[in-house]
Amino acid sequence: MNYTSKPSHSFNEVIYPANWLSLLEQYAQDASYVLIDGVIVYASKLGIELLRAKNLNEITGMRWASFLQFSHPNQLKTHLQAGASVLPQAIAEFCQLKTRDSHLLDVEVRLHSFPVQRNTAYVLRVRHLQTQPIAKSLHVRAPREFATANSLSHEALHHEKEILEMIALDNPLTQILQDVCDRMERLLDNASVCAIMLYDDERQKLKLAAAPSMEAEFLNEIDQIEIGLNQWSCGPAIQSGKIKIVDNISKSDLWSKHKHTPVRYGYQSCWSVPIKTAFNTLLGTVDIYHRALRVPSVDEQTLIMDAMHVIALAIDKKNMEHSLATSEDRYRSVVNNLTEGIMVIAPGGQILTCNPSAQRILKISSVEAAGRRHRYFSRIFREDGSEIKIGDDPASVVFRTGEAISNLSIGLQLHDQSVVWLLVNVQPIHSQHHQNKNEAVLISFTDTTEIRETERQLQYIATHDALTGLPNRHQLQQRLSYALSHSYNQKVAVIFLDLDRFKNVNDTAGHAAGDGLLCDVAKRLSSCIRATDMLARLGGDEFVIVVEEFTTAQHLKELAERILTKMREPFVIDENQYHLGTSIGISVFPHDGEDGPTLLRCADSAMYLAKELGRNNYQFFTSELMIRAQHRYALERNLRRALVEDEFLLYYQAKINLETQKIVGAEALIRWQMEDMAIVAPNEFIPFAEEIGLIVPIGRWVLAQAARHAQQWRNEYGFDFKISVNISPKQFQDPNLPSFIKEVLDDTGLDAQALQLEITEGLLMVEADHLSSVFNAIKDLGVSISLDDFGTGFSSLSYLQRFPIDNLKIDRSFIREIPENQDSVVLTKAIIAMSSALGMTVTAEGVENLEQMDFLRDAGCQEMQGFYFSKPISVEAFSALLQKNLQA
Ligand SMILES: Nc1nc2c(ncn2[C@@H]2O[C@H](COP(=O)(O)O[C@H]3[C@@H](O)[C@H](n4cnc5c(=O)[nH]c(N)nc54)O[C@@H]3COP(=O)(O)O)[C@@H](O)[C@H]2O)c(=O)[nH]1
Repeated sequence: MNYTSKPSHSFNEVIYPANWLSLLEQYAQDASYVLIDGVIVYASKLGIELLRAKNLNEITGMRWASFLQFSHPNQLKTHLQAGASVLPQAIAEFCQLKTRDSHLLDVEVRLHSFPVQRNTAYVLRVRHLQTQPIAKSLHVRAPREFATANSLSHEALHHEKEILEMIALDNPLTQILQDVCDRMERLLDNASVCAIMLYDDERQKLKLAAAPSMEAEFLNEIDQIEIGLNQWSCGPAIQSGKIKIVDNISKSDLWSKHKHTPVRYGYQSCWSVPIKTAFNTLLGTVDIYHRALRVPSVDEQTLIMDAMHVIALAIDKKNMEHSLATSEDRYRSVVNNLTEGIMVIAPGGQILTCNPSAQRILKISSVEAAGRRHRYFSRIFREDGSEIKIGDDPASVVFRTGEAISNLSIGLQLHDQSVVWLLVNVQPIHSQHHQNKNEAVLISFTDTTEIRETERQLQYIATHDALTGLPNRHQLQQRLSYALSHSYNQKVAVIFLDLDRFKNVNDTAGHAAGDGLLCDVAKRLSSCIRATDMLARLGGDEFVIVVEEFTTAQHLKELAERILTKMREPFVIDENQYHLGTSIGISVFPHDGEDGPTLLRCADSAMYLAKELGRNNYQFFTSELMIRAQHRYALERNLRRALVEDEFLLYYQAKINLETQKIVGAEALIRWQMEDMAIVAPNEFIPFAEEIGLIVPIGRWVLAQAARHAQQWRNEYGFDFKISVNISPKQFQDPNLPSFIKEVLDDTGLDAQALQLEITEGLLMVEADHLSSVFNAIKDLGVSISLDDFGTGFSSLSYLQRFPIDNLKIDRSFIREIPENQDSVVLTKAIIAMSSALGMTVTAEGVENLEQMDFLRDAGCQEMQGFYFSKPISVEAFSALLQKNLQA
């Protein structure tokens, strides 16, 4: 019979004795094959499956050896290759099986031979090692073919039991591993030494864990072994995850690098078994170094595999314990490092546990110190400050209801009486056995005290005046609207106060003095009011008092009198005395208005009336003031429209050289003409335009128009005609004034020397630093400056020295009384002499008759302006006047 090629006979052709079946029966846990002359003639169901064949026919007739992979020479190979007849004894080997679909499986093969019809038949029992469960390997032993094997098996079982006990008793791993090594060495033939190497995942190395019988020097050699080929037997074993049996170290390729070391210590062979968990995680290797050239017997292999499983169990358990401890440590460190406080409270109220942040926030030194029943605080408050009774506190509520509480803001008064504000979450912890029963509650909380304090400060800043600490406009409006909506037919009064002459103090003594004074004013006013009244500072020198709970106007009059008296006393700042007055306006709800803004406006109007009536008095809002207020409102609306609709026009009043009687220039004077209405004089709208800030755009319009007309006349008549334009103090506060003037000069082509700006003394009394820069910028352009209405204001000589004034205009009140009034005569002569001494020119205004003109010429005045020569007239009329004057 030839079995070398595909079978010429089928399974049915083979005559087999009845005991084959009983043999197969016996090894039924393993895959079984029957070979004749090395060729498969029969395979059990498991055998077909193991080779991944579809059926028996697919593998019958094939050489069994063609499925085997041998890493080293062994008996099985020798026998199968030689086709030896009856084997001297049963053979068992570890090797790899290559399946039909080319998978490599680690298997343990046991070979039995017996003669059949002149041939040698073999029964092969093959156990797939990877799929063998640990428990099975410990308890289900293959039947021992030999008496020695039976006793070895029995003893091994006993050892396993003891080691499992050590594992269960939580003995140290090193001790367990040492013990396993000891026992294995005793169970093996006493010519071997056992070492257990553990896989260091981090360093990617095998580290010696136990080798109790190993020579000390040898221990040093195997302390750390690299993973990979040529790294002893254990290196490739852990790399491949497969058993490595080296029966002759000196001749093995795996040992080519290190063979001298074991040989030096008398070790000839080495069997390395990877230690794997049930989930195939590689943990290390069990290495048996043997003093003889040999491979392990079946029972030795079983013993090593069983030991490997026990070791895996012990290491796995320790690893699990370690990772559990690590994760517990990690969890504890997270909880301990949370800035959030965490505590667990028992139903009785005692703190079961809490983290350091909870101790810090609640100022408790330890859980024990905190004691029972929330003793770490004395009182508990709601967000609005009302107290919560113990029993209604969040923890008690959660115990009672079983419902979690989230983001609750509460305040706790601690033992040192300080109050901490917390944002709290309370979670019930249910009993493991009774889901409906709360075993404890978990409270987590954030300390919001600082946030609340910051919020409180921001709220304070938003509602208070930074200088005086009084409520500001915003708070005043809120209080007023609250008072009005809760007045229940009661009166509410608004008292508007404006300091008289405060501006002088600020301008002359500086801002620091001004600030000090305002603080003193705030104190004095506060001392005049009741706790139910509110004093607020609106800004600058304006204060408002809201008065509630009064019945008659008498109450308000007395309050106003009290304030006036108090404010009349001199203020002392930096050892200087200041006398201020106060103008007070009063409006009353509901008579004067039904909302806050209206009442404030009414009180403001009344305050203006008080100022007009000589300051330092109080005025109630009246129906006349109401009409006036309505008028002002209408005027503002009309003025704004006038700018847009081009309703303004310029009149010009000639300026005459007193010597030559020729026109040398003109003053531009604004007029307002609404459609079908009479022309409105500037006195009726300029002061109001200044008050509401409209003077800036109006003034710009005047400047541009006047420059345009002046340039026309200069072009037309070819002489040094000079135009004067009135500039109000508000215009001077516009930092863009110099650049605007330059723009106008550039646009119109007017020579800067042909433009003169008329300013009033009032302007010179405001802060000097700012003024100087505007003056300088204007002077740099080449524009001249005239001081209007000279003699009526403070007329301080220091102004004339400090500011670059080119011309003085003697006020018409002096000229009017010339020559009758001697004082006016003397003063006029003095102004003319002084201006000449200071290098300024002089213009007399309001000249109405010949005597005045003659006097002025004789007194040395260069220029005059007045009705005597010409009233202010329209552009056309002035053009005609100019032509006539020049021709004369
Ligand atoms: N900021 C601005 N102020 C302006 C502007 N236009 C005018 N004004 C100021 O309005 C005030 C009144 O001006 P007006 O009604 O035009 O009166 C001027 C003359 O008509 C009047 N005047 C001139 N000569 C005489 C006279 O002989 N007798 C007499 N009774 N009145 C006379 O004087 C006013 C000019 O005064 P002044 O400016 O001081 O030279 C007035 O203060 C204007 O300044 C403007 O565009 N911007």
